[in-house]
Amino acid sequence: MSPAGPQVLEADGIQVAFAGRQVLASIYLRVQTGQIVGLLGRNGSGKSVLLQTIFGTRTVADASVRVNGRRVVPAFRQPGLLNYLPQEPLLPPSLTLRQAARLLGVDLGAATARFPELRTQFDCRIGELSGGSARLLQTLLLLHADTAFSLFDEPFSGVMPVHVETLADEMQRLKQRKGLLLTDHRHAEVLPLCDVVYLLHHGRLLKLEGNVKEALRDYGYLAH
Ligand SMILES: Nc1ncnc2c1ncn2[C@@H]1O[C@H](COP(=O)(O)OP(=O)(O)OP(=O)(O)O)[C@@H](O)[C@H]1O
Repeated sequence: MSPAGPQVLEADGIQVAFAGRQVLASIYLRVQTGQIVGLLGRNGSGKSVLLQTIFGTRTVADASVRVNGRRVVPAFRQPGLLNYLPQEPLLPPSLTLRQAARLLGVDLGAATARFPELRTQFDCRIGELSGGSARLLQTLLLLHADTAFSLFDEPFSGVMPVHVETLADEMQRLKQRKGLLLTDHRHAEVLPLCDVVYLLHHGRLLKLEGNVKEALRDYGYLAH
């Protein structure tokens, strides 16, 4: 984290409609370095659209994305500000892990220190990895890259439970250095990780406080 104090990433005024259907209508989201912020919502509620808009790859008129009050649109152009794992694979399948790590300026040994069995795969091409291993490794590379924020769209998807637990520990450890915004339907793992939980519901972004699980049941995200 910067010696000048935490950095604050804010997004608001984001409105998105497709064919007249409002997907995002009233959004205010805040994440600061040192925090893990969870973004939950039913399928199709607009979580991916919101992450793309914050990152800046989706252009939305009047969207305000700010860091410490300064407008940063598109945010991905600001050096060292943030990186983003989309729902689909991020890195070219022909790159080896070593090449991908070098491109991102990440020490691959340090990034995988808690996952010793991944060491045998450093010279594999990303396209040769299993789906779960590729997801895990891409998440680890972005997590360890030197940015103030990381946005993760379903980082746990396809990752086996024993690695999900270790990855969650790694996120907890690395939030000392950066702010994380993540969306994933694995609520049992996500909820204990998060300092703040938002729910996207009918285009509105609700910050959940108090009994988060009960609120998630009331809004129809959790069954029990
Ligand atoms: N380019 C597009 N054109 C039309 N509709 C779109 C487009 N992109 C997204 N949508 C619609 O916007 C809505 C929100 O999609 P989004 O992918 O953000 O949902 P999500 O909350 O991430 O869902 P999931 O949990 O299933 O991943 C969906 O109804 C989707 O069909």
